Amino acid sequence: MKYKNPHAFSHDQADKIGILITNLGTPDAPTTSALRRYLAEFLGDPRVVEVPRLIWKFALHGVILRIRPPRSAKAYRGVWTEEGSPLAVHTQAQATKLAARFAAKGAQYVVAHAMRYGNPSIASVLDEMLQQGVRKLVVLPMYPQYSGSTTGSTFDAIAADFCGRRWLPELRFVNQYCDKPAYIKAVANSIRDYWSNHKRPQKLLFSYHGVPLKYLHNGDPYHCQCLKTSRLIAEELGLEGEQYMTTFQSRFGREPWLQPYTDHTLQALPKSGVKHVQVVCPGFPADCLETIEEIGEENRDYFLGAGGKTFEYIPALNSDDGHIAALTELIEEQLMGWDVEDDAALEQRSHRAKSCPHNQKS
Ligand SMILES: C=CC1=C(C)c2cc3[nH]c(cc4nc(cc5[nH]c(cc1n2)c(C)c5CCC(=O)O)C(CCC(=O)O)=C4C)c(C)c3C=C
Ligand SMILES: [Fe+2]
Ligand SMILES: [Fe+2]
Repeated sequence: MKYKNPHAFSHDQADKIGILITNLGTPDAPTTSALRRYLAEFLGDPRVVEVPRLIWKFALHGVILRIRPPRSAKAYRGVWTEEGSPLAVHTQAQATKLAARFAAKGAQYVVAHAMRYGNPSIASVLDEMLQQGVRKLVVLPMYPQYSGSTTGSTFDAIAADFCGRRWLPELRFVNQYCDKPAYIKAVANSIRDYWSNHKRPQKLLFSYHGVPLKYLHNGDPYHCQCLKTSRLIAEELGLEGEQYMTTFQSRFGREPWLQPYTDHTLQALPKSGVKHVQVVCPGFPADCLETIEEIGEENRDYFLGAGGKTFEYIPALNSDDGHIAALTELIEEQLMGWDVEDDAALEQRSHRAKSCPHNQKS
């Protein structure tokens, strides 16, 4: 059969509203073979690495996937928990808490989470949601700032799945939420909470995952959206320009990426008299390898090694209630105008359809 879900439609199944949160994805285990599988899918995505395909195929499979997986597996082993990879654990917890919020509003909501790379895959989760009767779908990629390499790629995966389906649901796709007041306030509140137990730093660093500089020059709005998020959080906190800074982390490969680089900045700050920094990562709604290990360990060592005295990482929002409330607000905005059938309307629909050949066939 060319198109999936041949039995998706039934006259007596209520239309449901699906809420799908997605994140990047993470390996299934902190092992070389799991890392090889994960990195092959991730780095094989043309949205992520924009290098001519044939050249990249040789570099990826001939060199990178031989060298990187054991090194990355070691880094993942350092952050792995009893429940699994932090990114998977936090994303699952976010979905569970969101599901509880929407369950309180009515039985018509189906909340799920999926990963762009690895498991649970977007295709498998969409399959389950549509089988459960989801006819209206909100997709919230958990990237506050839009980049083609992340949000754009998530859209590709949804679209690729839809290409194989006969009956598509209505779709609303969150493009970005870099300046949404609920999100800005949630991050600012988490920083204020941190300050209620810790001294304020000399400098607050907003560190975002980088992308190659050429993506910015080719039209990707990510850089500007990161700067906007930092400015709005700083305004919310009443910070002056010299009290905070925006930097970019997690370089991959040799070409220039967005600057200033987080690691270079942290190595330089002590020499300019800044001995106490706090780092917050507003582009990561969930703690993961890149925040726990790269910021919390590697960059801490750079700063302290260069003469810094106090380095503190302010955790991601994860599944804190303030974050879940902000996400709920974002999703509710998307749901506007989407009414759901009550039991009486469903009964009528089912009754009217008695003579439908579709019913007589089944
Ligand atoms: C805003 C989020 C992210 C952007 C933008 C992004 C771009 C990007 N990433 C790579 C390469 C790697 N990233 C890796 C890990 C990783 N990246 C993000 C988010 C963004 N990436 C997250 C949340 C994570 C952590 C996942 C986890 O399991 O915890 C890795 C894997 C780690 C490793 O092997 O070192 C790579 C590789 C590129 C090339 C890119 C933009 C083009
Ligand atoms: Fe990344
Ligand atoms: Fe910019």
